Amino acid sequence: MTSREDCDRRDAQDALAAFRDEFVLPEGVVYLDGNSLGARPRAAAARAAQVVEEEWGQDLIGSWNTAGWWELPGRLGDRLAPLIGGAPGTTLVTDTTTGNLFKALAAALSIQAERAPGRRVIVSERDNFPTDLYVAAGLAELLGRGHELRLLDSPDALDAALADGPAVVTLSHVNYRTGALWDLADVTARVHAAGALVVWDLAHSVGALPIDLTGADADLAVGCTYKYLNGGPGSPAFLWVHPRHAGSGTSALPGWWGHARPFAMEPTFEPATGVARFLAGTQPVVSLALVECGLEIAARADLAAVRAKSLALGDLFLDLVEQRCGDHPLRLVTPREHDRRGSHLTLAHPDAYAVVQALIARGVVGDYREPDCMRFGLTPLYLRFVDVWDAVDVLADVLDSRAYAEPRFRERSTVT
Ligand SMILES: Cc1ncc(COP(=O)(O)O)c(C=O)c1O
Ligand SMILES: Nc1ccccc1C(=O)C[C@H](N)C(=O)O
Repeated sequence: MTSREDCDRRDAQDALAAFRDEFVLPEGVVYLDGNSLGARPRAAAARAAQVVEEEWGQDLIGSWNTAGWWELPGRLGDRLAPLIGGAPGTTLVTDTTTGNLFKALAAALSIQAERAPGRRVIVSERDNFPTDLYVAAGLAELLGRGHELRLLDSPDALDAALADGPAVVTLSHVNYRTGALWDLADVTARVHAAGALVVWDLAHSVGALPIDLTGADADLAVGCTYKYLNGGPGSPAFLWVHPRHAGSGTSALPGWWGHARPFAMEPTFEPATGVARFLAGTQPVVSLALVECGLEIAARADLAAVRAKSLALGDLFLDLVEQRCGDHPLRLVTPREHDRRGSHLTLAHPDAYAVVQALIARGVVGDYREPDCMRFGLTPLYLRFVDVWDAVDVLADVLDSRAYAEPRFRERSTVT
């Protein structure tokens, strides 16, 4: 059986170990929820003070020009682009994932309306993150042209859906609940062979594993910066468009920031060239500025090493759970194969919610997702092998002692 000392030794040899110091982590906490809200980069506090006290406080309106506020979405987009295999000028950091998905899907449908007007089906997965499904269904209704959403009940159903000639396929690269990973290049090629376009949601994969949207020849993508990119709570999301679509695809939310000449203040919308057309309105500058702190760290981390460590942490977690919690009714929801899982692991348990609360009370922070899922996020930049050992140690004790049976652990909070 793996000992805590074995884990200490692995940490001592870990090439990514030094990154942990760049984050603020509370004493006595094993944080396994960086797949929902990433930890705070140390540099973020000074950056926030600079934006609030100097740029806003002293330079006021002048900062739109002098502090580069206006250009932030594109400049940060260019910093993020290497993490997703995007070329310069193809990516914006702006708005929410939900809003960007709306714009991306609408653009993909507008491209298809010209190329293949008979195609009216949007394909997604029933188990996709709810916002993705609401956006797709809402857009289909809003367009009023007979679009419909078709949901896959398993990955095997994709080929049959493609055979029916859909307009657009939209999937999450890594599933928020199960942690299952789609093969982005393979699916993109299959979607294209079927004459459809693909819009990827990279919320649970960006920063956690290497992604090559250009190499895969994908069409559009969105994702968030507050998970593995450590941008802060509610930090703006991103939107990527393949250069071949740079001059096509209308924004469903044409705002003045996306105009070719915003300060000409013209009465009619003329889109800016490229991805900039997908800017809508004024951005949350304070929050946006902090995204740079996480991106600056990510730029120095080798994503192949991040992925290798994530898989190693995951294997350790699963081996220890098997060894130490084998007598309990736990079921691994995440595929165990490396090429089929992202960077979080999901275990089902009949009392999952209460077990998660009991773990949090002992300093092991994961989260709960309906109907019976405990999620444990693995963030290689600030998680150590000993942290995984300690987390499973506490999990085994919480299960063995039935500590989770205390009534207080059944009280539901708004955020689970
Ligand atoms: C796959 C996926 N898409 C979208 C979102 C959220 O979108 P938003 O940032 O708009 O809340 C999440 C998580 O919050 C997610 O996991
Ligand atoms: N944005 C949030 C705000 C509050 C609480 C959770 C979230 C999440 O990000 C949830 C996450 N996307 C998930 O995979 O469940």
